Amino acid sequence: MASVAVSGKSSSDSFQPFEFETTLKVVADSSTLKVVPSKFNFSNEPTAFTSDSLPIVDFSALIAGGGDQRSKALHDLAEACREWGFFILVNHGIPESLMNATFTAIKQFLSLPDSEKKQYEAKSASDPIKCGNFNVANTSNQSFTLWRDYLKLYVHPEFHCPHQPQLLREVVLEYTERTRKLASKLTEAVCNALELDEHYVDEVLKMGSTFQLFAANYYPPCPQPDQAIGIPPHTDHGLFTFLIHNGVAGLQIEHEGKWFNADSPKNSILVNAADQLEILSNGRFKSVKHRAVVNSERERISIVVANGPSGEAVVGPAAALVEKDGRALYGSMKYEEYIESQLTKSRFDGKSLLEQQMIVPDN
Ligand SMILES: O=C(O)CCC(=O)C(=O)O
Ligand SMILES: [Fe+2]
Repeated sequence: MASVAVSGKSSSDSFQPFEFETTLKVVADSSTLKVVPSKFNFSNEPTAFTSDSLPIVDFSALIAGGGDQRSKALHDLAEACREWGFFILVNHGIPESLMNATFTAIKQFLSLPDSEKKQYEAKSASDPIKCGNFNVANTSNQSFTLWRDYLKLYVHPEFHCPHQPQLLREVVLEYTERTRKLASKLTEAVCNALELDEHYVDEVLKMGSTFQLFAANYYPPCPQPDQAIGIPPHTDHGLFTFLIHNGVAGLQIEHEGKWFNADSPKNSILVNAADQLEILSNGRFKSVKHRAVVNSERERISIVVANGPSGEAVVGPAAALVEKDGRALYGSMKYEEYIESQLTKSRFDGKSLLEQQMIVPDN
């Protein structure tokens, strides 16, 4: 069990174990499938706008650049977190070969026989290794299944990963170690941009024992992309989420009330400012809603690393910002409790956990 103490209590609200007899891969591999089976039904409009102004942040300039170069990168980072809540990270130093090997390893895992994967069948939302798919409630409170299979691993502060395939363990270990360093540098940089005390990152967020989750999402081609969804609109819970994909589009982000395709160039990492960042910045940075839509042509794989503070960290708006703003716009919560609430209550229905954290002033 990872040291994030999401308790083993049963999460009856929304979490339902995966049924291996109806694995999505098997369903979708059926060449005769012309309509989406009813259990997946979720009507949606998968088209979105395309923007060529998704912000780009140069990681090498952020950490090694000289004065002006670094200030520009820092400005770009803060602006991206304020305006879009998403940005494309380039010059991040993660080798292309490692990213490719991670996709290879995930494909190997997905191709294992169900009998092998069944040992990782999710029994509780807090299992440190789990695969399958979720049933979630939609806005009208109907239950439907996502058009997605997944593998989720808690990788830090304790490392959990299936032992087979062999390659998976090696690449997940290396990829998550490297992304952890990137996330930590980005967190330092945003705290710097917010002019927070230099001890904030270590003492409040306790980044030495950062909670990190690795997830692979597999979306098979879908005969009716407007009748099913990969992941419905949601926000992520940590500080920064990193996403890479197999070159097939599908991620969309909400910006100024509209949906935009969030395509990212090969070898870049798409970074999402998540809930804890919005909270600690007292609303300056945005954890924006995003969703994964499906398509009828090609299978899509995304690899996601969610980087949080320590599970022990109590995150609320930074004191210096509350002082500046005159009031806290969000409540404080221990991060492991935040994760547990999000895992065990439907995050796609009604008010999100982030919205519940917002403090509405008395008039
Ligand atoms: O696969 C994607 O593009 C989105 C994944 C995502 O939002 C998530 O895993 O939280
Ligand atoms: Fe997400």
